[in-house]
Amino acid sequence: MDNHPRIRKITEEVLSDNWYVLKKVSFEYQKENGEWEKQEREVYDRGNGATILLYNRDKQTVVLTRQFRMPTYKNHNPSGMLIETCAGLLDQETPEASIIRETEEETGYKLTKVQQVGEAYMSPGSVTEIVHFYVGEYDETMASGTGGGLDEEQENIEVLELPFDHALEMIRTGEIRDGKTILLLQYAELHGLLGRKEVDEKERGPMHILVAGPYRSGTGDDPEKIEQNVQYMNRIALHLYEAGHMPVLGEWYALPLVATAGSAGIGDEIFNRIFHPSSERLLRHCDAVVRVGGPSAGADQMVNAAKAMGKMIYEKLEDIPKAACLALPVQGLD
Ligand SMILES: Nc1nc2c(ncn2[C@@H]2O[C@H](COP(=O)(O)OP(=O)(O)O[C@H]3O[C@H](CO)[C@@H](O)[C@H](O)[C@@H]3O)[C@@H](O)[C@H]2O)c(=O)[nH]1
Ligand SMILES: [Mg+2]
Repeated sequence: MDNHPRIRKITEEVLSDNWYVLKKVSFEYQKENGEWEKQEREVYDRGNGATILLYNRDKQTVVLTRQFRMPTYKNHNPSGMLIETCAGLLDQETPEASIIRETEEETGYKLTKVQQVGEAYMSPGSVTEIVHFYVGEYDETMASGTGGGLDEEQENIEVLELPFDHALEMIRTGEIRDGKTILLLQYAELHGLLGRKEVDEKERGPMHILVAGPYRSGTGDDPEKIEQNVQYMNRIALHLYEAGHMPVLGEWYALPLVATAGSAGIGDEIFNRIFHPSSERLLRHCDAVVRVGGPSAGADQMVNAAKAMGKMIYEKLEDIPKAACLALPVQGLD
């Protein structure tokens, strides 16, 4: 550190050595053009730190702390209270051991496994400190005490367990404005740390559902029977619509295209080029498929394609949840 090619004549003067150490460091710095320039910088050394975001996937919660921070009170924080991820300065131990000890002291959770996610200088213009960032899963079996910090350090730490979404919202509202905390919450969001929430079937919004059933199958290409098949699927589509979803039949898209392209009849080259392929394209835009009616190779093909795309498959209408957006009950549809 002392043999930096562009720094020379370093001298240090201790300005304060009370709790931590504040020094004035004087030195000469060589600029791009080769000139040496005299500089002085005050450097506050309070050691290094570690911080951790505790999260629980099942509950979709995080654990944060709230405590009085005098420096913030001196700078536009009227209550002086600050919401933060659990954090502490390193003792004579590794950052990992340190954050595990600190987590128990401050939150009461005794973790055995933590994951390091990075490290950062938090205030590099004046503070030497580097902070090691961790995330760790907690649950009630790890609760070993109430936390709150050490009495001898007069910490008075309040432990907060918050829904993850609420914590993110608190960044937007300005209720959370501590750097390490914002960084860790955003890390969790960016990396999907709390996983995708299981959507409650009852709360699901409207789905785009493809109705797949026989069109030509079993009709001997009799136009009247084909029309009956379409009418049957249309009635199911209406039922789904009334339940708050957005239904669709492959036929709604395919038939006008087939006609416009000049098809002379069912099963000709134009029909085959458009009818099934257009339904597969449509399927990509759907959330689910419902298989209705009797045997149909085309409808089965649609179900298989939907499976391969990871879409939801419904074999029975009763299994399809009503959409949460359905404000008014519609008579006769249950
Ligand atoms: N008497 C006295 N006590 C002090 C002073 N400064 C700190 N302390 C005591 O030392 C304790 C240090 O607690 P830790 O939990 O180890 O550290 P921290 O203050 O929570 O620091 C964490 O958060 C900081 C702010 O984000 C980080 O800067 C730091 O790295 C760490 O992550 C404080 O709670 C307080 O009791 C001081 O000037 N005088
Ligand atoms: Mg602390």
